[in-house]
Amino acid sequence: MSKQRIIAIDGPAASGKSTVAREAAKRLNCVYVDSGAFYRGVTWKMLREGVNTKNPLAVLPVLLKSKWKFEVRDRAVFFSIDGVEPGEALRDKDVREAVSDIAAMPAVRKFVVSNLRKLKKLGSLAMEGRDIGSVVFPKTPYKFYLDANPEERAKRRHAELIARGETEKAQEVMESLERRDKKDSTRKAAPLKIADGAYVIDTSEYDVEGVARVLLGRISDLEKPRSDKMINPIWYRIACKFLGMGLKVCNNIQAYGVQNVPKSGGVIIASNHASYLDPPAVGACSRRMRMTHFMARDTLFKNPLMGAFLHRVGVIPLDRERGGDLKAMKTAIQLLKDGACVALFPEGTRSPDGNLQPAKPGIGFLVAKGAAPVVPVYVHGSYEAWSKHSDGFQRKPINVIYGKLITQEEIQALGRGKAAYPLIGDLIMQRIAELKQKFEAGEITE
Ligand SMILES: Nc1ncnc2c1ncn2[C@@H]1O[C@H](COP(=O)(O)OP(=O)(O)O)[C@@H](O)[C@H]1O
Ligand SMILES: Nc1ccn([C@@H]2O[C@H](COP(=O)(O)OP(=O)(O)O)[C@@H](O)[C@H]2O)c(=O)n1
Repeated sequence: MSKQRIIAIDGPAASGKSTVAREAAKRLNCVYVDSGAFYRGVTWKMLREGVNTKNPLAVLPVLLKSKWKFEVRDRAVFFSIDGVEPGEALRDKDVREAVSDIAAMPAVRKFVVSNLRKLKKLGSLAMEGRDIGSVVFPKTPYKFYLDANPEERAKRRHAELIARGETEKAQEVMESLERRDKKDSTRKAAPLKIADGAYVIDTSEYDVEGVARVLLGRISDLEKPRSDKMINPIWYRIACKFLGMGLKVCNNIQAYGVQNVPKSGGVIIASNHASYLDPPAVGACSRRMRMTHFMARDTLFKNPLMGAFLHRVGVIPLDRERGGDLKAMKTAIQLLKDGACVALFPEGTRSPDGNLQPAKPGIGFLVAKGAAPVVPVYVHGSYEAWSKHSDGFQRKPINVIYGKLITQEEIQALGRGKAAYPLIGDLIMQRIAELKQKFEAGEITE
């Protein structure tokens, strides 16, 4: 039997979720689950019973009394409520207009999420909705977030409604989608968001086949042997132990907030850089949570012994002469997509005076394309211990402070494409500066 896959596809209305989820189900032999249909089902039932769909106290008793039966036909889940299958009525206008209010009710969500999770017993699933990757199956590695610009989505939904014989105007459809998107992404309970680790696909750029190809390609990439294997764990452990002990004895190194580094999934650790001691300091402290790939200038690999060591501990060689080294960037992006942890120094090179420098433009590109959250880190004291201009190593204390995760959602809120890259770099440096300020004010104690 092939392994069980739970493919989670989220996104706003008419972004193409059901189309691609059906396609994935067909090609990968999964059961297709339209979770929106469950919320529509609850709404349909309430409208049938004449229940006020804005009043949770009226909805809950009717929902709890209703009997739901599930069955799989043509590789998709269907349900009946109290013996009636709602079918196409789920797409009716009254249901469409009321569903976001119903879906915002925590008790309804609890009911639906619990039923969705039970479907795991059916085997592999391609499930689409708003919170599949963030709430229903947060542990699945196969998370996708589909999006498309609002005009394109409204155009698609309008064409669909016209084909069903409805008479809504394009403008009305657009407004209805906007209303629903707003409710779905601002509600308190499980709002629509990009789940951490989700792979974002802008479907306005592709036809259906194109989206399916990207999605299936991503699944197949995830199933390739992990590039994490670039790290030899024994070498890594020995190097961290050795360097960590050295830093403890000589610099009394202390770490704060290391638990902010998630134990799994693609993540970037972004630290300030003032000394050669920063990579070993960050590597040794982060080791408690996970192994980390650093990026280092390729000239360090020239010495064969050093080169062999750096390769074994998973360091990515970076050609600093060539502005943005695309090969190194691609390696780092692939590692992030494979769920690895990549550490980098947004300032590019060591600070000449110990002060924070602006981020290099490449960092924004890497963060945007790697689609991973970022842990900001402030290393304090490494400049005093071994700066660019000092004669050598000093036994000064070093502290490594890990800040709260900058989520993909915050990053996406800065916009898309090239214009967002410098903003991403600025945001990261701002978070590092806040950590510096808090640490220096004595506000960070554990
Ligand atoms: N990539 C695409 N290009 C063009 N039309 C698409 C694409 N993906 C989906 N559609 C069409 O857009 C409409 C909405 O797609 P659907 O999969 O139902 O969206 P969702 O499930 O996100 O609401 C459907 O009529 C579908 O055929
Ligand atoms: N996992 C989900 C799926 C849908 N929903 C809600 O159900 C509504 C209908 O979902 P749907 O997937 O059928 O809608 P479309 O994207 O097909 O227009 C959404 O607007 C959400 O309010 C949700 O809250 N969580």
